[in-house]
Amino acid sequence: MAGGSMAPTPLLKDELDIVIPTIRNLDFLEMWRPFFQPYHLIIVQDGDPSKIIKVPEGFDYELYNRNDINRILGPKASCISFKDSACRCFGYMVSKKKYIYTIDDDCFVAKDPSGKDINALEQHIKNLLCPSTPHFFNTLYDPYREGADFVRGYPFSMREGAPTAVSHGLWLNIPDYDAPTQLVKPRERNTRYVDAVMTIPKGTLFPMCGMNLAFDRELIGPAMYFGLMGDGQPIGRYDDMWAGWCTKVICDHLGLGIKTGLPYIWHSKASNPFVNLKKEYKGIYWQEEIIPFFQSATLPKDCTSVQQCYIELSKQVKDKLSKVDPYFTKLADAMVTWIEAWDELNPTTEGLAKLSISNGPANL
Ligand SMILES: O=c1ccn([C@@H]2O[C@H](COP(=O)(O)OP(=O)(O)O[C@H]3O[C@@H](CO)[C@H](O)[C@H]3O)[C@@H](O)[C@H]2O)c(=O)[nH]1
Ligand SMILES: [Mn+2]
Repeated sequence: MAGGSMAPTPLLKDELDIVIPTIRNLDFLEMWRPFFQPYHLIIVQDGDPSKIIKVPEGFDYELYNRNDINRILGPKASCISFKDSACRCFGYMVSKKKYIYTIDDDCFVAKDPSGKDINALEQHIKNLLCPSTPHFFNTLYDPYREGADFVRGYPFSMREGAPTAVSHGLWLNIPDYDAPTQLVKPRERNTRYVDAVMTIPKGTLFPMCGMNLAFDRELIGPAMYFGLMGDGQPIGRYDDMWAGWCTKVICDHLGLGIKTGLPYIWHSKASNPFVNLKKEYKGIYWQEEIIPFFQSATLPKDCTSVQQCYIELSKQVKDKLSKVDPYFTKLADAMVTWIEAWDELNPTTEGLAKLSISNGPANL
């Protein structure tokens, strides 16, 4: 081709969906257009389904509102939250791709210290495509990054690392603070750009934020249930946290890794701390019991699939957390409904094989 240079095909262009929960118009996509336009979007419209959500021209997307969720899942739609960003997990369920990136609609392109626009999606893909080190901490952080490596004393037998299931990005400007912190520090902004990606060690929990998050849907998708939040529920803004605690316990059990750090996005909107306090307050004291539960949770060796692990975890939630509040009985049941809905929309290969055998081989 004379002189012209073919633009490289974006990484995982046909293997990744971008899931966006929204109650607003999606003008924020204009800023992300250079990075997001090649990818398919799954928009989960929360709130009033009769409201028209405007999507900028030129994006390839599918949009689901509450009527769609109810139509597709029937009674199982009860496990998908309403009037809370937790609804985004419906997008994970309907996707057919190997990878998911989810971002909030008040998150914009941040700049790195050199002033260059950060392609958050590209960094998440790099994080997911290279191994994690959950079993032995590398003091030079991510050893697979350009300009880094394993340090002296790192066992060579462990340098292959573990498959990466989750890439947890961070935020400049408005930090993801809980309501009490936001109330006492209303003007605090995160201006610190820390140039690091690190694996969260096995056996350690972390507060997963759904604002700037990517994961391998085939490795860990069924664990990414964002719980029962919002309308009709006693708690909100613990959707991503709950998914993160379940996911980390299951990743530890299955030998998968979770990374946190780069990439940064620019979080532009501070939600109302008083409204947030009302949503969070039960969670603030419940989590003093929830965290020890997850810290001590163990899964049997015969739980070898994410679904099996998740169902086992739901049983333990029902047995051990219902004494904290009856809500956890409801949540444990919703966890089972989630897996049933997931498997209905995503029949596994062995499941399909069973199906074809039971229906008799068509071409004989
Ligand atoms: O009822 C709702 C409210 C919001 N959304 C969409 O969800 C995301 C996040 O909304 P917003 O940016 O307004 O709220 P934050 O407090 O900044 O969100 C953080 O809190 C976490 C707990 O939910 C959340 O994951 C964090 O990102 C936007 O895209 C809204 O449009 C919604 O769908 N339904
Ligand atoms: Mn926000």
